[in-house]
Amino acid sequence: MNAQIIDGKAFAQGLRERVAERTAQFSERAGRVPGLAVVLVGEDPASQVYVRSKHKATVAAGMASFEHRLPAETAQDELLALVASLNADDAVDGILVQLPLPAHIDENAVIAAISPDKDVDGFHPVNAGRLATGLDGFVPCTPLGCLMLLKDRLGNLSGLDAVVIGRSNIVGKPMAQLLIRESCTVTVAHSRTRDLPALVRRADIVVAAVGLPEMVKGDWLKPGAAVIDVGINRVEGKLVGDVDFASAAPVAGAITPVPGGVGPMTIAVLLRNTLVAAHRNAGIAFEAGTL
Ligand SMILES: Nc1nc2c(c(=O)[nH]1)N[C@@H](CN(C=O)c1ccc(C(=O)N[C@@H](CCC(=O)O)C(=O)O)cc1)CN2
Ligand SMILES: [Mg+2]
Repeated sequence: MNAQIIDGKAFAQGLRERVAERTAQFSERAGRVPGLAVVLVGEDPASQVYVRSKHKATVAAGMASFEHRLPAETAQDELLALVASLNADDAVDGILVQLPLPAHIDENAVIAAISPDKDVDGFHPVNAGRLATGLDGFVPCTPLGCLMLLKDRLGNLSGLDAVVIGRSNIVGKPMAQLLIRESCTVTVAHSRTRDLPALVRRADIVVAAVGLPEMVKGDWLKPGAAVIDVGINRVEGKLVGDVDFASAAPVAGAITPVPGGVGPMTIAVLLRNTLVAAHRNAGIAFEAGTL
């Protein structure tokens, strides 16, 4: 057996095109374009690349992009003041503060300062609570992108055994919530989990989001499992995931590559969430349809 490769890059491109079509319809009806504000503090090289990509993708989708670049030594209060002004700006539907932030800034305080109704990252505790309790809210982009890829490949996920490796607020926990919502039986594993290979071997779906290069090995997998690799690790100048692709691909039924798997979905879903925010702020019903 050799796994089908899940082409996240192609899926993300399709999603971006569908968002662009729906953005044009929204703008016609609302008399204004959706707006996304992205805040970058400092000069982290990877973050600079992601913020530039977000700007280009936002403009390409027909939305307004408001980019705010602040020096690394920016005081937390200054950042909070910028967030407050974006909360009050009617041209801004979505606000995203690029993570990680410099060490002197309390990430949780900044996330909590973003209006939950502009929190297109879905990181605000109100949106985390909405997801956990089945209410409408913003869902973090990376796990929602993973779910879209899984549903596209597997269809109905009901009853499947899923293991999520990693318990971060940004990926692991929301991923687990989304899979529960799809009626999967979900186990969240982490650094203290005993006998991880035995746990993974039972899973129909494996989502690896631990940040440890090539940790998940092929002989841990149930033959035919769907494997979603969220890891982006730079090793000797090369990008690798949290899954050892070479040993996993012959065992898995489907697998995302790194790069070109989950990564591109993050920005495509961000545009989708921004379009949803614009509808809500304009009081126009959002029909999910193919989004
Ligand atoms: N506020 C946020 N901060 C961060 C998020 C986020 O969703 N919101 N996610 C990541 C970074 N990120 C977007 O911000 C992101 C990561 C990776 C990719 C991507 O397309 N990856 C490519 C490889 C790119 C490369 O060569 O480095 C891939 O996997 O194919 C897009 C966006 C942390 N911060
Ligand atoms: Mg900090």
